[in-house]
Amino acid sequence: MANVRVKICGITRVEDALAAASAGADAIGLVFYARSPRAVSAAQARQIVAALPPFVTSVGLFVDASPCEIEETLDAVPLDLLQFHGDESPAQCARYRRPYIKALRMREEIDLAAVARDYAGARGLLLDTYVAGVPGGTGQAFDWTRVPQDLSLPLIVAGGLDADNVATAIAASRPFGVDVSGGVEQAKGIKDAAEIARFVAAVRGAPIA
Ligand SMILES: O=C(O)c1ccccc1N[C@@H]1O[C@H](COP(=O)(O)O)[C@@H](O)[C@H]1O
Repeated sequence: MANVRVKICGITRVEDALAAASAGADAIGLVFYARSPRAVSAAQARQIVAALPPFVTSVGLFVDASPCEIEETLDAVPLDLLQFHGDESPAQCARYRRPYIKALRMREEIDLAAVARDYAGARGLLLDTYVAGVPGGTGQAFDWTRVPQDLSLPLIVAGGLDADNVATAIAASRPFGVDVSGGVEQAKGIKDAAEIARFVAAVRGAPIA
């Protein structure tokens, strides 16, 4: 199995993006959702993306944003990948003709095989914890043994990960990638470089079955 990919989400400062890149993260996430404490403006995001070294993917996260809002952001910020973290339909995700991943919240009754068929145009599915009324970034984990091993799309595990539990999460779920936000922060939207480094090291050192 290849290295588990790492995304550090909720970056609001250039220095945190550089800390993620130096630690060996594969991607950084920029939250374009005004209600998040990690929300960035297009100008802020543009500055962060411009500072990234090559081979670090910039991911723009949207939660049920309007097409107009998304188009405006895409015009202003050279994002590599879109992350739809709300109730966007497959058609809504596809309309921007950009590579995208679809985030799903792990409700008890979710049928991931059916969802993977519906979102066949996605580059992957991001699995996050279900907390009623909160779209994501909750800091809470779900039961990682629920992650299926037989889906055609790459799966990214998120929700409540940190340097101390990510190896266990990987061993239990064998994902394509992991995504973290709150677990590497000193305050909401302010990352901790040492925690980012510890997180990436824990992923890279995690035993993979
Ligand atoms: O980070 C946010 O504020 C956020 C807001 C709305 C939707 C998604 C959000 N973040 C995503 O949630 C996961 C899990 O976050 P955490 O590690 O539990 O804090 C994060 O990786 C983002 O992709």
